[in-house]
Amino acid sequence: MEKIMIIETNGLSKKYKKIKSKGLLKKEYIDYSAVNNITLSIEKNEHIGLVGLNGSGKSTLIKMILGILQPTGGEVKTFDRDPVKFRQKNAMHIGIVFGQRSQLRWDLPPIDTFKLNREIYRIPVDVYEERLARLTKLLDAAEFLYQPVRTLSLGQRMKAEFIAALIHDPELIILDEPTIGLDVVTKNSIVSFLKTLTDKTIIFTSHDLEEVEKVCSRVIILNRGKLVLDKSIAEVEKLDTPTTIKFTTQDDLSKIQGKLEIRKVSDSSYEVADIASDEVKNTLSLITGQLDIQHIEVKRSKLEYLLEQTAERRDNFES
Ligand SMILES: Nc1ncnc2c1ncn2[C@@H]1O[C@H](COP(=O)(O)OP(=O)(O)OP(=O)(O)O)[C@@H](O)[C@H]1O
Repeated sequence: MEKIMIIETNGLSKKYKKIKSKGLLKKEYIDYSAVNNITLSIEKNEHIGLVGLNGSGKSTLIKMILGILQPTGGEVKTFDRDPVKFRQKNAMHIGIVFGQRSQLRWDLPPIDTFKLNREIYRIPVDVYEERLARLTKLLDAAEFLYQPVRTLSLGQRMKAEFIAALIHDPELIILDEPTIGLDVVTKNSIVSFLKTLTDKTIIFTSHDLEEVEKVCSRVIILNRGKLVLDKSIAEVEKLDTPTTIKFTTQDDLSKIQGKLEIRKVSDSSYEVADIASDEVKNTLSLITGQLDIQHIEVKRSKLEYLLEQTAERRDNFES
């Protein structure tokens, strides 16, 4: 089957002018590469996790894909078109949910925003009704669609944001931290919902890496504007990354000192890092067998490890 490209970038870059210092007479500027020479392709139906530390360039990249920002170098095509020139045309096929921003009308119930979107996107009434019913069911949202948005809980509002963003059945869905601040049950229901969208292309940014592993088929890591890792989640899962064990105890550590490399994190809280996968079991039994443990945590998110590793490689940085 022929591959359909939804997004293609080639050497895509965005430089901002940043104020370096304010001299007596004039400001001094330096060029700062928020996105630096990124080449990638995203195919139809891929679920991409776009990951990176704060300020690594995720939002800048998304804004160029949406045509909100003009690149300063390289090129980007969204639906095989220049996204700046064809911003309005592309918008008909894109749905966006920002965790930190709302597209719902604050004083009105969500249903009124959905109806407004029905008009904007010229959705036939029967098609609209069918989609609304399906999304409402999938997101378990029936009980609050007629309540003013300002009275909704955060979780209810986010579910309504999803319906508003998807009512025109977009091909490309951009999700920028859509689960920020949500409780674990609401998060899980949104994650399950996203997993049902197998016929959609998704770009999902989140600092919750376990969530990214659950929702996405591929992960892209940015660091200081550069693309430092692009792998399928299946490949990430296969990597043999080390584990960290964190524990809390009031005991004296002398019984296990010398056998393990233990780092004190704070009062009575310790960690053993970089444990190879075939050593995890032994290390755990040594700690739990010799000490009276109050709390123990095995940290093995492979993505978290990769993110830390790529962030430490500062040689990628160019201003
Ligand atoms: N309009 C602007 N002018 C100058 N610098 C900017 C502008 N917008 C963003 N930047 C800088 O570009 C860099 C990348 O910012 P961006 O918002 O793309 O990061 P991000 O990965 O989305 O971060 P976060 O996870 O914190 O949302 C940051 O250093 C930021 O200060």
